[in-house]
Amino acid sequence: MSARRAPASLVLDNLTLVHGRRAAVHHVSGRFAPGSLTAVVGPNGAGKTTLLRALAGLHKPESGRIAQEGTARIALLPQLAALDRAFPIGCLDVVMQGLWPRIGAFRGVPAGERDRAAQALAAVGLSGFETRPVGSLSAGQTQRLLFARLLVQDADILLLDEPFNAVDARTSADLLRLVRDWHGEGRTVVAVLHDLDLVAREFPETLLIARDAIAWGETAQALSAANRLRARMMSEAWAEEAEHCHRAA
Ligand SMILES: Nc1ncnc2c1ncn2[C@@H]1O[C@H](COP(=O)(O)OP(=O)(O)OP(=O)(O)O)[C@@H](O)[C@H]1O
Repeated sequence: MSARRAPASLVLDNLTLVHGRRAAVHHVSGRFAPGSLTAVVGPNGAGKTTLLRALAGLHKPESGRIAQEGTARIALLPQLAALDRAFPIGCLDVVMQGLWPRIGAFRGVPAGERDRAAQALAAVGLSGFETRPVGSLSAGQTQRLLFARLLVQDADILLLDEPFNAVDARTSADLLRLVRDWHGEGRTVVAVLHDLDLVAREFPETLLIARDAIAWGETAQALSAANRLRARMMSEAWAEEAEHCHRAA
């Protein structure tokens, strides 16, 4: 894939995201800098997936805004469970879905693009899987497949929702190598993660969120014991049924 990168950053300006009347993300401001590699961490229900979907343009802000500096292609790796594995579709066709934003969903796929999709499958260790139905793949193979779909999107900003969830150590290591490559190529990468050791080892920047942003910056500082305690307390302070902008007393 190409090495040139457009400067691609995302700026959050007092961003609030809701489901119904409940705030999932609450008045968050900050910036994912061009070429940055950021982990988004926080307790269950902290708003991480909702934030990623909003960054991908799939969830409209209730208030505040998300601004892009420059024009950038954005691609989202959804959680593994989001893929309909019961749908009868082959692996190469799943990878070619990544071409849809550029060539359209109902057009014939040019031979060169088909080759690129096959190369992406090979790059994630799935050579020979072209016609295999997705329902026949293991969790780790399915995650590799979703990474292949990301590869063909050739995006400037990559949003990864729990990319190493439910995969074994070897698959994690292979996929992590791809993430490092993307970072090395100057792409902007944002990943929702639960493994704090992995975050500390591999991600220079961290956004710690518990509906509110608790900390956003250099990972060791963002994940200090005090900040992690604040995140836990903040998440416990929000009643699940609390309305937009109201915390439990
Ligand atoms: N489609 C939805 N409808 C209603 N509420 C939702 C919906 N999706 C998420 N929520 C609620 O919004 C809040 C944030 O959810 P979100 O999935 O963004 O959290 P998360 O940090 O990704 O959680 P986890 O770590 O458990 O995956 C939670 O209280 C959740 O119950």
